[in-house]
Amino acid sequence: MNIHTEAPEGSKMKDSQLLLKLLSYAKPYWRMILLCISLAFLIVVADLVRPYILKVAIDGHINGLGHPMLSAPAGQQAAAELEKYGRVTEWNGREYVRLAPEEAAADRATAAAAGAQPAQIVSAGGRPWLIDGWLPAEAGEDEPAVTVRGEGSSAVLSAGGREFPARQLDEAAVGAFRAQDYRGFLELGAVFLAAVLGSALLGYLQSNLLQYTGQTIIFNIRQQLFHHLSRMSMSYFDRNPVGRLVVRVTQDTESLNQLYSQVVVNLVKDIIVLIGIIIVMLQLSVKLALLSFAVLPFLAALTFWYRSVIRQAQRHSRVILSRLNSFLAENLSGIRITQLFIREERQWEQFDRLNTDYYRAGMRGTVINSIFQPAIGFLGNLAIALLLWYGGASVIEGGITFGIVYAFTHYVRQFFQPLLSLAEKYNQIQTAMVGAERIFETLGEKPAIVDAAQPCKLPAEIRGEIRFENVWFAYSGEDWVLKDVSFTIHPGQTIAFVGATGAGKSSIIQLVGRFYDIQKGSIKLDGVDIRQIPLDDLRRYISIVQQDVFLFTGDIASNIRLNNTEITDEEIRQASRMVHMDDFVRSLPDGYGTLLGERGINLSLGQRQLLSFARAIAFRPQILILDEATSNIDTETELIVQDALHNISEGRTTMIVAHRLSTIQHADQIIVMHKGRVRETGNHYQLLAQRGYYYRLYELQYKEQKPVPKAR
Ligand SMILES: Nc1ncnc2c1ncn2[C@@H]1O[C@H](COP(=O)(O)OP(=O)(O)OP(=O)(O)O)[C@@H](O)[C@H]1O
Repeated sequence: MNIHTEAPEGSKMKDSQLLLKLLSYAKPYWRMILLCISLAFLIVVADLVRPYILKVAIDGHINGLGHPMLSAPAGQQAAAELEKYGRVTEWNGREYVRLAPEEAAADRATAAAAGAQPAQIVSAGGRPWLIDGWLPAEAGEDEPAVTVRGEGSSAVLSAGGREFPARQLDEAAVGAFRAQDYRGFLELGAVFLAAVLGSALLGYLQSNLLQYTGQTIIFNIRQQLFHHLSRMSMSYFDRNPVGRLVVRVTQDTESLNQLYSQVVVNLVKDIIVLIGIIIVMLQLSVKLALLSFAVLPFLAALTFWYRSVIRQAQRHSRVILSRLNSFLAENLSGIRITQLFIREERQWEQFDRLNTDYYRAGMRGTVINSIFQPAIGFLGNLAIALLLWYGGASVIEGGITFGIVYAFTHYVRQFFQPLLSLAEKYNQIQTAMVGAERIFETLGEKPAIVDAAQPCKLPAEIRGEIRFENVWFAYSGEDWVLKDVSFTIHPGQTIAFVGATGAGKSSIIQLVGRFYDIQKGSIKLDGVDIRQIPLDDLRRYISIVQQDVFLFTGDIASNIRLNNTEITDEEIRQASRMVHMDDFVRSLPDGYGTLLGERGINLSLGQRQLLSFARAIAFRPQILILDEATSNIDTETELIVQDALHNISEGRTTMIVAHRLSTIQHADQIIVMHKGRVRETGNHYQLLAQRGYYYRLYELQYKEQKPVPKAR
């Protein structure tokens, strides 16, 4: 038993080609996707603003008391001028405005020009002092560098070689200067909360929109896929096991959904995050930014390594999964045979082997991921360590504020966050790409049998003449199954085919319905090559009853009607009466509404064949084909069915394949096939008279059935 039905191993389509195709499916929804990307952009802004808020809280407020200030007597022009800098603190008849560190230098000159005076709160000797002037930058706020002489409001503070008049501030005064910080904390807290809420709300909107878009795209692809598969020719299904196709329509499309709804937009979001963080970092401090980026080359190398190994591992794992799926599909549907031949142990061993292979393949991926993820985490923390080392020192030396270093640690963490989930995303992309490749391959496969460019329409009522002219046919290559076969079935005739197993009888029947196309010669219906007749029309003229009857899940009536709403309940009953199935169906608890279990296990083989007869009759075909159709019916029922057949084949061209010669004795013409060629032709008596192959067959069967004298 061939259980290995492998997925294509190598990538046939380039990733860029695949992406283009994938995008073409997303094209009708570009507005949605654009909206999602815009939402992603807003979410990123909301995410990136948070560390910045913390930085402002630390630098502007927690450490804000000592910032340089400008001061002017209250009520004067200069004081009004000051208000443009922001919050004003009134104390002791003067107005004070705090300058942000980056504003201080530029404003030293303008301040003096505007008539405002510099002022600053400095801590010395464990107490706060207000000085008239700004401490030189190099003095920092390092207490030992600052000394105070004198007490109260007439003290002098010296720092960095300069002296400043100083006044000691009491608790109430410090409270007045601090008031704006408390207000600031409240405001920043509110903004922080708004950013968090906004990000959550937008995230919710975005994820719903994405799911909706992804699901809709996949819905379309699934529909297209099923539609496409249902038009494929039999040769396609000969090559592709059902298990594989089921996986294609369900699993592979689901992995594409992941791609659309999770990966694409999130990837865009991650890229915006990375670019945003780089810009914010460079804005805050070029030195610290470059330091944080020092780990990037290692990161690139690591990602490159990961990409190459995981791709291989995943492909391998998919191939094995595909085998496992096919094995399961095949073995579960064939479980009866397995149990009958007590092959459970053997099948179990095979399953165990595949299962073990799949487990190993899965573990390989897990091991690679378990190296990659912590390694990325390590690089992220290495960047933070570098920040601590350099940033910490710079804060002490006064080059960088503590708020910036603090914000950087957040940004570095945020920078590595998308990279951490890169493994997962890469996995999803790979899975989706493999899925996409298979889906597009399937969709790209043209049905081998299609309508002619300019089909020739036959009238609704045909005569039913079938003519094979020097037909050569092979399922593949040059393994000729039919060799130069010619015969004519006149309208309304019943023609039978006999011959040894493998002689090509069923193949002839498949060819009439154009389930396969012939390689040489022609098959004509009413004088028109069947390749010129629209496929749907051709098959509408024909009903085939086969030995192996497939029942769909549903009730008996729907199994006869097969979704053809033109067939009325009465016609169904009529058809059943003709094959003597009506009584049996009526005796069932729900009559024609009786549900058939999956594959109709609650009907016997004979009953199934009767049902398939009723199906064929209800469709009122003009050509009826029976392929070993009565092999499962008992002799008594067969006689009744023969009788029914006699009635329904009246005026219809009928083709019968049968091993039991008794079934076909009354045929107008019998064609004896041998190794793909027509060996003998004639009616029962003519063929017996020829004393050829048919005669021998007849003799054999005759002896078996009735051990009495010779044939006529
Ligand atoms: N789907 C298929 N793909 C490839 N080869 C096939 C296919 N179906 C049948 N064959 C081959 O074609 C040959 C003729 O098969 P066919 O079923 O027409 O014989 P048959 O005369 O109907 O036999 P039987 O009496 O056993 O039904 C066989 O050698 C078989 O192996």
